[in-house]
Amino acid sequence: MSAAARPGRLVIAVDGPAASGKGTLARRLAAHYGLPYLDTGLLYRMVARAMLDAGHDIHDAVAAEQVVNSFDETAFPEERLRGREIGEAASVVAAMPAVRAGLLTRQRRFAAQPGGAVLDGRDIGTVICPEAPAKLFVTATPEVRAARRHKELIGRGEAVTLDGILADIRRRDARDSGRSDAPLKAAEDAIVLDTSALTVEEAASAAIGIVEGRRAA
Ligand SMILES: Nc1ncnc2c1ncn2[C@@H]1O[C@H](COP(=O)(O)OP(=O)(O)OP(=O)(O)O)[C@@H](O)[C@H]1O
Ligand SMILES: Nc1ccn([C@@H]2O[C@H](COP(=O)(O)O)[C@@H](O)[C@H]2O)c(=O)n1
Repeated sequence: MSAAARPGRLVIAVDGPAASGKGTLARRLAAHYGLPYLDTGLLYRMVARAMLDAGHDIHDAVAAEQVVNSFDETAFPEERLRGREIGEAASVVAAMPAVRAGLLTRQRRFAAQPGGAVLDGRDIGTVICPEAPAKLFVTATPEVRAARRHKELIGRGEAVTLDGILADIRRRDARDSGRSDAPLKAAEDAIVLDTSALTVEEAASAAIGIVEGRRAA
């Protein structure tokens, strides 16, 4: 029996496209159930940050393979990972099979903690924790996601336009969904939660309801 399916444990897989609100919901779920939480997008962002800091071309797959097997997870304050440029660069390295392979074990190890865990990303329900009992696929329209991300980045002091963010989101969606290795998609047994018209509170309560439904099943 896999660690994700072991009785008494709860592994919650939260996937979805950029700025859909999956991180917000994953953190709420982790707090609600008292579980540790991993934002797996940060791992891809760290690889991208380390590539750029070392002066590598972000498309250099040979350099990316070296970086993913040697980078120091503690070396990057979160504010150096959250910018617009790093989100874009992360989705480039995330399409490289060697990068995905290099990050697989630490994600599975995190999910294998005794009481379980909440992980969010693009392939948690399909590849990292396919046997997780509770899987959510969080979506929102590109326009709503762009508006949310625009507000967030403006709040961080970045000089961005709504049109520019919408174009980024569409490009990232296409790259993340179109790659051959672990593309962004809902697992067959995931429940889709469209947050376009929901407040954070409404979405969090719907997410908890979904998990409760799965636990009772
Ligand atoms: N239901 C909601 N209503 C309004 N704003 C929301 C909602 N959910 C999330 N947000 C806001 O939208 C922004 C993006 O949310 P969040 O970071 O959770 O998305 P994400 O899917 O984890 O993004 P990424 O993939 O880029 O990490 C944040 O500023 C968050 O506060
Ligand atoms: N499980 C994952 C998580 C992330 N990615 C890639 O990283 C990019 C940045 O992720 P955010 O969640 O921080 O936006 C994202 O666009 C994906 O390309 C991934 O492939 N798998």
